[in-house]
Amino acid sequence: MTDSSILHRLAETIEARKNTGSSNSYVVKLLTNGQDKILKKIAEEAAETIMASKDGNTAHVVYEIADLWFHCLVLLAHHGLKPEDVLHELERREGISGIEEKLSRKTGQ
Ligand SMILES: N=c1c2ncn([C@@H]3O[C@H](COP(=O)(O)OP(=O)(O)OP(=O)(O)O)[C@@H](O)[C@H]3O)c2ncn1[C@@H]1O[C@H](COP(=O)(O)O)[C@@H](O)[C@H]1O
Repeated sequence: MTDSSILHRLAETIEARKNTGSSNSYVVKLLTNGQDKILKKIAEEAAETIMASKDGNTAHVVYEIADLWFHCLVLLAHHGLKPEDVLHELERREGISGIEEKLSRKTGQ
């Protein structure tokens, strides 16, 4: 069974790429081209996810979300963050209804 450990292994690979200058590495290329290139890829992959979803092509949705998650991991690494930081935030939100949370923001409670 596949579990979230691939996120951690991938984040470790991305982190290790920071210390190599390998010209064969797509991750090195992204990290050295700077934040704007990473953000552009995230926007592209998000748009491609939307199109796949509108087409009702579920295999394509999975493929595009994998691209999106991968580029989000590169963005996290750019900021010195790890998947754990996002997973902890999701854990913190666990059980808090989105509707209640939005309401509490509006009423300041
Ligand atoms: N999971 C991924 C992964 N997902 C997507 N991609 C790349 O992300 C890019 C997606 O962009 P597009 O589909 O728009 O392709 P493109 O038009 O060629 O991209 P651009 O020229 O616009 O940058 C492609 O080049 C994919 O190969 C990935 N590249 C790498 N990984 C992982 O990262 C590891 C390290 O990669 P390297 O640093 O390249 O060794 C790999 O072993 C994989 O585990």
